[in-house]
Amino acid sequence: GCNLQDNRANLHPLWKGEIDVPGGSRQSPINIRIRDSVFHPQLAPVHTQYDPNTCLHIWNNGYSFFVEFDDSTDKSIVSGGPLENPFRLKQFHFHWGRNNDWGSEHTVDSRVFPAELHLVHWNCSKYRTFEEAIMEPNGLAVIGVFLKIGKQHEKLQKLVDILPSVRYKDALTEFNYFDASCLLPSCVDYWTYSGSLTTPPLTESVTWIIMKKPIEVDHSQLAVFRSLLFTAVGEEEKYMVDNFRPLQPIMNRTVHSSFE
Ligand SMILES: NS(=O)(=O)c1cc(F)cc(F)c1
Ligand SMILES: [Zn+2]
Repeated sequence: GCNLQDNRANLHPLWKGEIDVPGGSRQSPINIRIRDSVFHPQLAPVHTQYDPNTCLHIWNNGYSFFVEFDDSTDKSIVSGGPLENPFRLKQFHFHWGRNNDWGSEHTVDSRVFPAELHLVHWNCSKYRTFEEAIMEPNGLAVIGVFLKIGKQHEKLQKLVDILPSVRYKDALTEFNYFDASCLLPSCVDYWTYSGSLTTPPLTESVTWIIMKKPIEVDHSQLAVFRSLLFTAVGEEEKYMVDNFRPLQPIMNRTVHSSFE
């Protein structure tokens, strides 16, 4: 929100601290206004090459669940689109609501989706580790995919079935052989803009690539997401829902589109 806003309003129920980074000029998420986006004919399709054998495990980090990949080689990478070189897949995770009326982080012409997938990659040509890359201006590339309620997503079901094993914060379970490209929509069209992580440390290190078309999941699949807990074993149980950051000001940014 704007700086004049009472800073109590910026305290997010989930986080103790401020959520508007003072002085942040490229924070995420944002509302994508289709009319204001600029078509860039040179923006090629984004190309993912994911090796299903690089999938390692799933863990509940107390804010979302992360499916993590072995990023010690270039076996799972994204390239093309707005990216000058390949980026390595580190993890993917989701954000969702307590019901199907909201849950996504980005919005399109103020339309909210029930959930949003983030495939997180880091710039292995310029940095040595993910942890280093998240602190750098062009360290990360995150592909965002909206989820809408429709038919069951058959490939996602393998992941949904194992979620009860990571119900509690800090739980981790082995998960291998998963092809993350099955979570991408068939349509290659996307928007891209310069932004930030949407969770602490909120660093302004992300080239966002937001796919225009959502993927479909059925309501029972999302219901399993909502059965996860923010809380650890022994703590008073709090359902993991509404784990999205509020919209941030666009400031002096242009969203580019790969399509007319
Ligand atoms: N939500 S996000 O994609 O900006 C993100 C990226 C990341 F590398 C770690 C996180 F915890 C969250
Ligand atoms: Zn995210």
